[in-house]
Amino acid sequence: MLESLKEKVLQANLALPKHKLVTFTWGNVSGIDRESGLVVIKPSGLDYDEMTSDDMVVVDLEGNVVEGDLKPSSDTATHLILYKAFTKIGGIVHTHSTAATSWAQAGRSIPAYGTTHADYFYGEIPCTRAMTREEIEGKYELETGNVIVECFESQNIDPMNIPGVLVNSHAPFVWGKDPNNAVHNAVVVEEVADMAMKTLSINPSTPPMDQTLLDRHFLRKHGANAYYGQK
Ligand SMILES: O=C(CO)[C@@H](O)[C@H](O)COP(=O)(O)O
Repeated sequence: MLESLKEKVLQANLALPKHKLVTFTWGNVSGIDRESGLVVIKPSGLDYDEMTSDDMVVVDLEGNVVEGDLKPSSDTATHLILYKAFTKIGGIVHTHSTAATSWAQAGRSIPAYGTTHADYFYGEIPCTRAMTREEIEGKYELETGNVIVECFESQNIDPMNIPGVLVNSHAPFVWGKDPNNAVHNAVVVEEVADMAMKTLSINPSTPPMDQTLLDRHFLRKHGANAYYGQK
């Protein structure tokens, strides 16, 4: 089932090491078929070099495995919470890419310092709050998704205008209209995270970019009510 989506999710997963966003088996990519409500996700712990579309795992939005012999990614619960909360996204990427993960470990959101950032993110890339001990000792993967949704809902952030987040003390989760678009955005997150670090090392007092310039770049590329692929 969902053979076409499995191939798209496979190719998106294989793009992670190609873009140097992951080491070893870290990270994962999923995609959703909104018609059936089924999600295709990378199997847990499988080497990217060995991965085939037949290895992809199909789960429903409650996390039940519908098809697949391998265990779904350990981050599956987080992906599912995001698909349920952000109803226009079609693909999700999780990586431990170095620069973005450094911002997440520092508990800092990535400000928009320039037009590279503004072309993809309509403002800062937020970092979630730290999870409580109860959340960590509880259903950790579920709570990871919950703190992401809480971060966006509490700040009234449109996930289609800011297609990514830094999970405090963990790493980025990034999304898009489909798995390939999510990988593209994940590469951008890592690029702008690295640029921001270097910007601050040159001038620690660098202010966020001018709002008018941010508006011009983001809205010119995405339109006033940004939905990927739609105007
Ligand atoms: O965030 C983590 C571990 O902290 C995971 O993303 C692993 O990096 C990959 O796990 P699987 O998808 O292979 O289960």
